Amino acid sequence: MDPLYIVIGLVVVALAVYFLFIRKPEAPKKLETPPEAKKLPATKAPEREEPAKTAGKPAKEEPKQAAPAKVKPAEEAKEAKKKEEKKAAEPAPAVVEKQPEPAPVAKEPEAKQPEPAPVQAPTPVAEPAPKPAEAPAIKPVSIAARELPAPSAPRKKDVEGLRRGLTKARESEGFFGRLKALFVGRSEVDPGLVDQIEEVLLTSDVGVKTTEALLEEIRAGIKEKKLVKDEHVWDALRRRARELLGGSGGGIKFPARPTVVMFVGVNGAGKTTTIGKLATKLKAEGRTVVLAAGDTFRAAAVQQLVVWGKRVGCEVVSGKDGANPGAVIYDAIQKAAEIGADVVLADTAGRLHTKTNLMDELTKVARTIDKALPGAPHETLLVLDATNGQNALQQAAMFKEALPLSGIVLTKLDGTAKGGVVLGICAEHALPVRYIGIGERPDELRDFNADEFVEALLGQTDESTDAAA
Ligand SMILES: Nc1nc2c(ncn2[C@@H]2O[C@H](COP(=O)(O)OP(=O)(O)OP(=O)(O)O)[C@@H](O)[C@H]2O)c(=O)[nH]1
Repeated sequence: MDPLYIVIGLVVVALAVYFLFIRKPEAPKKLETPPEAKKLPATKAPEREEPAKTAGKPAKEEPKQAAPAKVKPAEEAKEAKKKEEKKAAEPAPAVVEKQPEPAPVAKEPEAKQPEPAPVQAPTPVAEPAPKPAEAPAIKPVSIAARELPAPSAPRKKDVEGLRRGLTKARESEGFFGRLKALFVGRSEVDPGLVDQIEEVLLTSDVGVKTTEALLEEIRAGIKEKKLVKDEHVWDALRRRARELLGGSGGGIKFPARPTVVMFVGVNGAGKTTTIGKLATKLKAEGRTVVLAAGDTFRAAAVQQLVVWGKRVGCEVVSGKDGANPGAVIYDAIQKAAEIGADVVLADTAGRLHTKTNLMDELTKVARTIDKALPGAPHETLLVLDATNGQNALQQAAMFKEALPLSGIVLTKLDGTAKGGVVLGICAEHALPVRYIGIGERPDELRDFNADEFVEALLGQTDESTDAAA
């Protein structure tokens, strides 16, 4: 064969092969690329779904990426190329977007971390809480001045009620009865009248000094013929008595809140009973009272106060037997400050005024009270048993040496025929009488009023009583 024919034949075969086999497969090759694109999003989809579930948005992105798959049927090379380019570009940002997406998931716990912080914050605040609890034990109670309750209405005079309490002193054998007897059946002043009055005063516990103070003016008046009638002498005696008692009068004042009142005195003088009666009275006036059972020596005294507290309806602060009385009263002041009480009535154990160590103890108690509330006690009242007579005058002298007394409570005036001790204490010790006890009942404690007292003790007739009232 001619070689030329062989070459031509090969060319034809080659062309035939090209058109039949090589050229046709090109199209399918171009169409096969989209499935690769399908595979890409398919593998990446799970990565999006995870954040999609957390973010809630990517669910819509899936169909968008699936859409290009539906465009494949176009089978045009150009479109396929464009899609390939787009898809080639798409995966890149998709990966970039996906990577930061998990980040917010990681950030969430970070955002939660600050939450426990405020929870931890209160704990350090709660820890130092015990400190303020300790502080009051060291620092004095600081109580801002607050509005005090309005003072109770002025008390009406009750000379008759008081006179009933002084019955013994007004009987024929009593102070008033014996004085009155000196004037019966006389109209002109007898020169021996003053000596007779003097005897009655001295034997009625008025005391030597006070008797002199009472009679000095009367003696001069009789001598100078200014007092010529018995009634003039009687009037002069009562007026002088009022003058000697003049500094006395009225119950306690309330300079602070709480006002702290400390009661001192010998055994059995009537401290606890007086506290109970006074609590009754103050409660009735609308004041809030706290009782401090500072008589830690006698267990029965604590019990006695607890009973009074229940009866009156007020707080009683007590300690164990033998507890430090100062500590008990300290606690009572704290309690009063806590509940906004108006007054603390503090009991103390009875003690012989001659026992120096016991008197020193009282001084310490008073110092502790001042630590609890600077300026307290606002009142230190000496409770005296009127039946103790002249001994009460000695007690007043000794207690006054140990403590800055602010007043007297004279108890059991109903139990004495003398009653003149009030005059003696006021004149000799310059101590005001705050209250007098004229019986054991809660209402038998009276604010002391000099005019009323003189009228009840030395008033001659019922007419004079009415006039005084
Ligand atoms: N008749 C009468 N008795 C009173 C009066 N005041 C108190 N008493 C009585 O006196 C007694 C002694 O009273 P207390 O209050 O226990 O005396 P205290 O000073 O607290 O006694 P100590 O705790 O031992 O220091 C009791 O029986 C009281 O009832 C009063 O004004 N008149």
